Amino acid sequence: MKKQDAMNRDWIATARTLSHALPLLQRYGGATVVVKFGGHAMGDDDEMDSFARDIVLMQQVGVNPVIVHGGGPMINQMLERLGVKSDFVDGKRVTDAATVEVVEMVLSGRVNKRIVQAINDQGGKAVGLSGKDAGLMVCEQTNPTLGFVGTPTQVDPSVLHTLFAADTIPVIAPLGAGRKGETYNINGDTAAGAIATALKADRLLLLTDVAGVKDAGGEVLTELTPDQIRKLTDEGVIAGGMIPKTETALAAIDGGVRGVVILDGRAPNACLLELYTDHGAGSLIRAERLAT
Ligand SMILES: Nc1ncnc2c1ncn2[C@@H]1O[C@H](COP(=O)(O)OP(=O)(O)O)[C@@H](O)[C@H]1O
Ligand SMILES: CC(=O)N[C@@H](CCC(=O)OP(=O)(O)O)C(=O)O
Repeated sequence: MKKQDAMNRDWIATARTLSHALPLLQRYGGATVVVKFGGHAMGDDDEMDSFARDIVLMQQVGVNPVIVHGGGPMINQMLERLGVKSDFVDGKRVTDAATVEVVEMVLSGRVNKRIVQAINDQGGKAVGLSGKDAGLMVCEQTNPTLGFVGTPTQVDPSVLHTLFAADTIPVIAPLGAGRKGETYNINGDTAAGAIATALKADRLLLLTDVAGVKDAGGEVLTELTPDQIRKLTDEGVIAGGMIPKTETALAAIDGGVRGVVILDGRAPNACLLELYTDHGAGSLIRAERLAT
């Protein structure tokens, strides 16, 4: 009898939690949220499942989630196995013809399909594609010294609207086509920013392996202005892989995205914590701040 009472109490508490969650869950109803899932943020299978569950939950409560993934560490592993050396300049991989083939194989193949499978396993409906599909991202060469690294110059998000209408979650590998049919390697953050801008997304979440943008003392800055970003970059405090993230955040805000958050994707339920609690997470860069 006592055991039954305890069980009933648990169920009542669960029902109360669900009921209290309603106004929070309605917060992003109808919103478009682009999530950049960086290679360093992807953990083991349990962490991947937890990420996928959050994404499916977001969709169940009326968000249109779009996943744009990275996979830098997985590309590094494969290049090492093949004995190909790889260099980075300001967080972007110098990409020759042989490297771009490996980049496409790893991103569109293993990494993309792992995320698609994880979402489908949680009861969602995900479709994997790259920026080369349906004219999603047409690129120009970023800088001749980087080789086949592309900057998206034309983004056509119509295929994403078709997928939203079919309750399908797009999972996008950061590759683009050039005007002559060549393949370009796009930094994952840059790709996510371009897609968020084309969709005029309500939120762009850049999931990485640090709690946010840190100052010279190593403290996470919970909110950042463009001036602060420029200063920290000039001082070398924002460096390496953080440069494309902050550059992306500024460009996205400028392009009409309402808010960008750089946060730790390995933290449990990172996306839910950011969107659905007042706790928030990571470093927020907002349009309102740009106006000042
Ligand atoms: N000011 C900074 N604050 C936080 N991280 C920084 C900063 N400057 C450089 N970084 C580095 O940027 C890394 C995140 O970029 P990156 O490794 O490319 O991540 P991802 O693979 O998730 O895209 C962090 O792990 C950190 O080492
Ligand atoms: C041009 C460029 O640097 N492209 C990246 C694409 C993958 C990526 O961005 O992965 P993360 O998000 O995990 O870093 C690369 O080749 O590593």
